[in-house]
Amino acid sequence: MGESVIEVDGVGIRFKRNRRARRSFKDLFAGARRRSRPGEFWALRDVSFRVQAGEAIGVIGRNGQGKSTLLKLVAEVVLPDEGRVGVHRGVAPLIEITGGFVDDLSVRENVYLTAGLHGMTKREVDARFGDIIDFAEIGDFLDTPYKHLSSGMRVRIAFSVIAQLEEPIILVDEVLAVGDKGFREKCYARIEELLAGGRTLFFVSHNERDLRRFCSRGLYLEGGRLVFDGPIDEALELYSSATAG
Ligand SMILES: Nc1ncnc2c1ncn2[C@@H]1O[C@H](COP(=O)(O)OP(=O)(O)OP(=O)(O)O)[C@@H](O)[C@H]1O
Repeated sequence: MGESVIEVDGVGIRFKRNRRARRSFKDLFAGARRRSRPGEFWALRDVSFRVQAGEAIGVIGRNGQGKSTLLKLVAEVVLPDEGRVGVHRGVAPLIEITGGFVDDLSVRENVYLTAGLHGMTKREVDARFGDIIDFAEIGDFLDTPYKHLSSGMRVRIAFSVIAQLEEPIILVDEVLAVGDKGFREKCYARIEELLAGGRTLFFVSHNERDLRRFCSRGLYLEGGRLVFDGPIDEALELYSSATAG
């Protein structure tokens, strides 16, 4: 076994369900750390796993079970309330990818802004600009304000920028489902290329075929708990039997 690139130990994340809920009398006597505050619930709890470089991991579970939250934890955009997360390599987050784009800036300006925020220098973006635009196939819209692009076009350009990053860990969620069939296939081919180059992948999907295509290991989440961590086929069987009943 090589070194771990990601270590997640006993992690819990809690969110507020209802901003106006009141603290219960019982909570006043609970330990400060374990106390559940008014209206709070655990979106993830007691989650532990390790990831080696080059692994391709599918994250599986019904809606609302904590999959996106797990990816945000690895992207370090949410911090755990309990436990510890160690991410020892850079991350290219293909999640909520359009979130960083600015509506009133043009496509060209957004490419420079987003790539810059992810650490690319102006010169590096200059060198890759043509590839980024060609991949997205939106060359006619370079000076169009981002807000005037269709939702599929927004995902295209966002994916193209992030997929150029050389970060060793890639996070992909279902945002790609917005793209049309041709573009999705192109994105998947790019992900395969990145995997062949030794990147580590986290892939959230409800599509069994896509999960089997990329992933050998599956993390199955239920109610914020990691109930299974093992071969992707077994994780998918669990998911099927949980959704069948
Ligand atoms: N910022 C937030 N504030 C409050 N609750 C949140 C927040 N983000 C997520 N949640 C809640 O945490 C739970 C887990 O959400 P998460 O998005 O991780 O689920 P998921 O498994 O990715 O679901 P889906 O398959 O529908 O995408 C849900 O109950 C969701 O409502």
